[in-house]
Amino acid sequence: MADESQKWVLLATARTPTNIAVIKYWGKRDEKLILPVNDSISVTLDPDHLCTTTTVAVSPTFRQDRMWLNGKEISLSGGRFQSCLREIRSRGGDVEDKEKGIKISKEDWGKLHVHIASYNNFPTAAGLASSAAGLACFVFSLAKLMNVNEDQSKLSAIARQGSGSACRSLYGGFVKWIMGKDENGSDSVAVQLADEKHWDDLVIIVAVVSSRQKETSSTSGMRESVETSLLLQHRAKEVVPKRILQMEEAIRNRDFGSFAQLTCADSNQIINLAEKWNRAEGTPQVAYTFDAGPNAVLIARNRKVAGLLLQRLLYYFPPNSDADLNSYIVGDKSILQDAGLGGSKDVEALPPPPEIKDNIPSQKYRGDVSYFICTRPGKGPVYISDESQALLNPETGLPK
Ligand SMILES: Nc1ncnc2c1ncn2[C@@H]1O[C@H](COP(=O)(O)OP(=O)(O)OP(=O)(O)O)[C@@H](O)[C@H]1O
Ligand SMILES: C[C@@](O)(CCOP(=O)(O)OP(=O)(O)O)CC(=O)O
Repeated sequence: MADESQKWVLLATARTPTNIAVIKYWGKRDEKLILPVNDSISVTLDPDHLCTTTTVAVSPTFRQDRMWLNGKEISLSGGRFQSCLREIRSRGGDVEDKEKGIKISKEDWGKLHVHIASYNNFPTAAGLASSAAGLACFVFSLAKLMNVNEDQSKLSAIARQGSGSACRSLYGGFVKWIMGKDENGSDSVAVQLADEKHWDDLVIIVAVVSSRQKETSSTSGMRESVETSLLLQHRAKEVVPKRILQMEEAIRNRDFGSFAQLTCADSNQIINLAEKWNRAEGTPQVAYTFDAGPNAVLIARNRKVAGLLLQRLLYYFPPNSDADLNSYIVGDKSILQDAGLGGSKDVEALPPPPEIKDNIPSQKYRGDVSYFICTRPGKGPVYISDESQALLNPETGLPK
């Protein structure tokens, strides 16, 4: 192995998407290995709008494993980070770069320390699946650095031990996490059902109600449900297996009616806006779903419907008068233009949606939504070879 007098730093950078479950993972049968009580299905969101970027580095000069999340140093001592590090290290391969004088053999990975810098381009721990993108990127970038020669599904089983939903962020498009049967978790992996191009007219709008950290984490929320809820056992055994099959068929056939009905049925809240509109139209136009936080995720069948949806959302949830539309709608802003909404004046002039009965005055919820993110199904993780985009300095291995 390279001795400590050597000064080289080897880097790898990757970008990984978040995902939103349409058939939810809720409940574990094994807390340590993170094995779920049911299969789940998700849509990967376009990393251009929501993603994690992580740079990992190794050098003989590093004294300990260290990590910075969004610019602040955090501890890596938690069991989940440690499980992922251990699993990846044990699968590391030989690395040689003659030009830089780097020679690492696979036995060295256990002794070399790593530095990790990660950045989420969206609020962390606010119910926007930061642990999914974050832990998937952690595993994916370390696997590249350590020359791990495993297929994506093996990597998904490692990411799963960091955070359950992270295993689904190893793929783009439509992804299923198979719960598996083995006690050691080797068959609890993610598989891609279809890539993002298979059904690319879907538009996803996330209503960010609060970007503050949630009070109850998914981990403790689901632990409580497993301990106390008979309903959850019924859900896992009787309800979800049927829904998974129906959802797979709906995705295969791009059948939005069934997709919307199943997505909404699997979520734990209702929203009047979507229910009223879908009822008035006779066929579903939009699906909604919630994770553990208050943020709503709406899925429109195509761009035209997304424009109509945005008109309704802005009618009911107008921005505060001082807010600018440009920062109220982020991500794919072109849908605003499609919807004929050039500025705040157009929002103020929006008529009530036709499905509201004339005699019922409609209530507006100004300021209740912080902002909306417009996005679409997106691709899976990618490596970024351009060193100028690395989050760690290639000379010192410290955050830039
Ligand atoms: N980029 C990242 N790299 C590594 N770990 C991360 C990253 N982002 C988030 N995490 C980890 O995930 C934790 C947040 O997970 P948590 O499940 O509480 O919230 P969330 O994933 O944003 O919400 P939800 O799971 O309900 O959608 C953070 O405290 C941190 O440990
Ligand atoms: C409601 C969910 O988003 C729950 C996600 O839970 P996490 O994957 O964050 O939980 P841990 O495995 O304990 O880290 C539903 C889902 O994504 O399927």
